[in-house]
Amino acid sequence: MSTTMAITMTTTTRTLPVVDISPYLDPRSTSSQRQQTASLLDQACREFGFFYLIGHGVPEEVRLEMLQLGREFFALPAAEKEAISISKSIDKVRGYERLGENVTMGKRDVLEGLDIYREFPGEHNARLRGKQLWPERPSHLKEATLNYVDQLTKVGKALMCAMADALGKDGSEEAFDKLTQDPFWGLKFIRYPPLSTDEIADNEKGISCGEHTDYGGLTFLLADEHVKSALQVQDHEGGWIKADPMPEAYVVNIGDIINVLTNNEYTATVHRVIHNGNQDRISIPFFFEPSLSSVVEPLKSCVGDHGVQVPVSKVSYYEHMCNMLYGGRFVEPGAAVEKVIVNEISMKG
Ligand SMILES: O=C(O)CCC(=O)C(=O)O
Ligand SMILES: [Fe+2]
Repeated sequence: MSTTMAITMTTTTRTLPVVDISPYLDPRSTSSQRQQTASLLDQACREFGFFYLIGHGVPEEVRLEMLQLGREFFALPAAEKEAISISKSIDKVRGYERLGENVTMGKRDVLEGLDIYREFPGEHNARLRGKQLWPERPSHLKEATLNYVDQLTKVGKALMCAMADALGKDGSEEAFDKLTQDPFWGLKFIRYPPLSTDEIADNEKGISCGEHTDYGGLTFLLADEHVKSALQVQDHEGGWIKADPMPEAYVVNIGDIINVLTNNEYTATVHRVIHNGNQDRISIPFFFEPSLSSVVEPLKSCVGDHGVQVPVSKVSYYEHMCNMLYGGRFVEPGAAVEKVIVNEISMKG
């Protein structure tokens, strides 16, 4: 292993901060309780761009059921999963992706997935506006997922509101409020086999999901609690912090659009997955996204002299998503991975 590799593999013993969102969900809370949440959130967003979220109100049995549904879906025969392959969806982003088909930073990820996005009735042809492909089994996956999304959408709105208070700058309330008016969303069921798996060629192993930032608003990650040391989050010094699951908490992170809006005061932090355990890991990120029509530029009150500023002056969320999803994200098994998609905001995958 080269020295550079050795450095990038180092994980630190730091842990992510914990934020309690309940004061923003409970109408009986006091303003000082909300202020306390906002202040912790501000620190978490500046220092890490990642934190554990508690007090979200999503029952543990609902979360466990989602993980179980994921497990059941991935255990189905290959042909049944491939019946809803992404390549069969109208807009080519919804449905099942085989192990190794998802590409990050020019390399196949060692995962299989089921990608779900908000649907727009009547508008089927445009990119990201196609019809969702749902599996026939487990039979209640669709209903459970849509209920789960409803619950997390409320939490997403509350967290955006808390974030506006946390930032506390001129125009932040209006800007965050606008982002959540007609939110888009995505949800992905993921199965990561251990990296030692013989399901994929040796030259495609090494990392389960490559370094990247998320593209939109806020990601709420639910993951198998018994699997440790898989998700890693980059700190300001380039070290890696383990983001192991914490009981009853979501691991939440900031996406590119909030990064742009706050001119990098709140960071879209780079993360990756290296799953060396000895059993499968199921994870379910929920992406609470801006409206597809959002065009975002840095708040004037955030433009100043505070270090690294974002490399773009204005970004259309829809175009950013299309750039990230349609330029070689999915590559059929056996085909050469030809392109490295570069994220124009984070310069990652
Ligand atoms: O599975 C995980 O822990 C993280 C997944 C992730 O980062 C993503 O899908 O964007
Ligand atoms: Fe991610």
